[in-house]
Amino acid sequence: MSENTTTTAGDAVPAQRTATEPLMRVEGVAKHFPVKGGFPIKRTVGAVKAVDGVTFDVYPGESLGLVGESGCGKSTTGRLLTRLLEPTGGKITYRGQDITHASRKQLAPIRSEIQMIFQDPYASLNPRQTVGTIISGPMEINGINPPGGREKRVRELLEIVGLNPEHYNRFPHEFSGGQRQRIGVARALALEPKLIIADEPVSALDVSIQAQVVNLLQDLQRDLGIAFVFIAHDLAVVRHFSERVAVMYLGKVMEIADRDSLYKRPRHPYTHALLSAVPEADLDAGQRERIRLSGDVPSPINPPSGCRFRTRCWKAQDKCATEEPPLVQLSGNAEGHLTACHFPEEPTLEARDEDIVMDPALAAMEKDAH
Ligand SMILES: Nc1ncnc2c1ncn2[C@@H]1O[C@H](COP(=O)(O)OP(=O)(O)OP(=O)(O)O)[C@@H](O)[C@H]1O
Repeated sequence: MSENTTTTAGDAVPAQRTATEPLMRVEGVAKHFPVKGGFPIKRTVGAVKAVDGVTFDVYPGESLGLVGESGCGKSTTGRLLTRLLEPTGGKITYRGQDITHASRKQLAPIRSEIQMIFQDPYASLNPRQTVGTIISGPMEINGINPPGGREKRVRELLEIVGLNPEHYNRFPHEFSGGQRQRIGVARALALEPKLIIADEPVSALDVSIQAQVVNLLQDLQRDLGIAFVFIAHDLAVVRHFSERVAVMYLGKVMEIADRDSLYKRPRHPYTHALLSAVPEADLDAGQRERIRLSGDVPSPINPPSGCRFRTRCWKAQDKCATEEPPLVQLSGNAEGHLTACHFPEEPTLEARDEDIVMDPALAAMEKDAH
């Protein structure tokens, strides 16, 4: 039962966005890390296919969530978008400019526009520098002198991220984890970016603090019109923050859709499984059966043929081993809702909210927002 398809990944555009040019286009992008072996002379004996042909667009001011289990290539994708890594295949275009293999010099003018926020706020802040020096660093490197001076701007930025401007001269260790992540956010904002890649920005923080930092990022995205690519393994956090969500598995995008379509009418079995993933303790008798993903993600050095998810998929058939399913719009799906599956789940019209186990702090925050 293969479905009719109407659209391909290159057209991954929800209806309301068709008039807008993407800020960034990611087309078939790959990153293969060489694996060295042999003695005494080390040779390349294989490759870790960390990212293996991903395609999506990022629109100005939007928030796109990138989710998937550990090791599926989310961080590598983030580093490719910021060009901290150079792709081994595909094409990345930023505001119409091909930056796939751009040199440092060619990247210089756009470096300031694409910033990254990292998971571990402590590791990414120099412990010997004051907060003032850390946040003004990017301005100094880029020779930017804001009106009123850099110190004034740093104090403004501290205020924007909810920190006391008087703490300009303090050191990172004097702040809590959540405050340190706010310092990282202020540093990312220093150059007035158009795109921020946030790589698991809250997963190292206490649950109660996570909600506050997610809230801050959401305010920034709305108020400053910054586009966000929010990387997380937690679908609950992404649901709160992202207007569109891409689900990755073993270096590929399995499904991408606007938030409502993805959470309420997921078509890819893997998306279903992620939505059903709940802690064992919550599985009461009488609750409807939840999908349990068994086994580990296979090695990206030697991914399964055909569909990469097939070795863990309850719907897999022979075709799944021989033919890689393209990422396409299945009949019945909303525009921009693309799925890579030969035997997709039926679209369900039932709300699947019960599948999403939210942290109480996030759930309360969502309730307030509605
Ligand atoms: N520099 C590298 N050299 C070799 N392999 C790498 C390198 N960086 C990442 N990998 C491998 O690529 C795969 C994808 O890693 P990546 O960190 O992008 O995944 P992820 O989805 O972000 O996982 P996590 O949530 O654990 O960070 C993993 O198997 C990882 O071991």
